[in-house]
Amino acid sequence: MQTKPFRIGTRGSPLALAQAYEARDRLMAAHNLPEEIFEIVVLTTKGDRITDRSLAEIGGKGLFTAELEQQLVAGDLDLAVHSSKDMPTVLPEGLYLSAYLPREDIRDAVVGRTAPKLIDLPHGATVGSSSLRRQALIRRMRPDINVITFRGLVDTRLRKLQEGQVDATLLALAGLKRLGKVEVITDILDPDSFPPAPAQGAICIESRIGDTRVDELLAPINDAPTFDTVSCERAFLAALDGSCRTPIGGYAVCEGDQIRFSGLILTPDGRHHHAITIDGNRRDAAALGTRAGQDVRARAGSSFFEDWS
Ligand SMILES: NCc1[nH]cc(CCC(=O)O)c1CC(=O)O
Repeated sequence: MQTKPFRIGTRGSPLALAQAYEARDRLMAAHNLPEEIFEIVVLTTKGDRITDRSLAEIGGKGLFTAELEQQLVAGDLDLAVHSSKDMPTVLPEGLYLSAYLPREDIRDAVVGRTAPKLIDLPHGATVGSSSLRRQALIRRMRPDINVITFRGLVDTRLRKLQEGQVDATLLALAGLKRLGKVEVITDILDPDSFPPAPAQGAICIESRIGDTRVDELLAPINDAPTFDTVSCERAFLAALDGSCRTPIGGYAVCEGDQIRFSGLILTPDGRHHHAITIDGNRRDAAALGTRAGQDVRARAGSSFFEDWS
């Protein structure tokens, strides 16, 4: 392998940096390469700059990735490290998700101030979350809860909680683990009643199609079960058009050469939903996710995606 430095792009949030360093450390270990071979390049994205409105309002997931992708296409970066769940289902031409690191825990965690569990919060309690999926799932479980938009860095959200702005908030367990903050967690939600976002807990690497030097670099750190489960989940999202405006949850699990996917779409008020569980061969992971999405979409009908907001 050549030893010209690899430029690794990342956002500058503490979580993004932790993920970029994890990817770099795995690359160093897999190839027995020194730190100097990797240069971590930190970019600020539009999604980082605008923190007072929900993602759906300001234009969706691509806001966290556009700057990194422009530099990948231009050749100023060799790879970019992302949270897979923040990745749009359609990538710019010439780029692809070339590797996935071994997945962290996929579940959502509760950080409760006035009660540890969502079911025990006082009547009419306020919960902060800007995720449409989490908002809808909370309302399904507890229609009396007042859900307010709550964006920003993990530390900002925890500070707002401490200040008493909300009774509880929800965060991805994976992010809290990567930041070394698991001690704030008061409950962990069962993925069957509270499905995570597709691709939650998985770090992916985006790079140029046909860049064999980078493909060879990444091959030994790619985790096959994560690649298959996330490909299945992202195909589900894509079949439902991945719009930021529909609450969508779902996760896949591999066992031997088999994969099982469970997915859910719901209305923002949490009152209506359509669910699916589907099994197949891991070879067909993406096709399975597509079929699950098409099935749910057909059962829900087009009005499901428009009528409720
Ligand atoms: N949208 C923000 C985001 N993107 C990825 C994670 C957590 C880490 C992961 O799921 O891999 C988070 C924070 C959160 O949802 O609490």
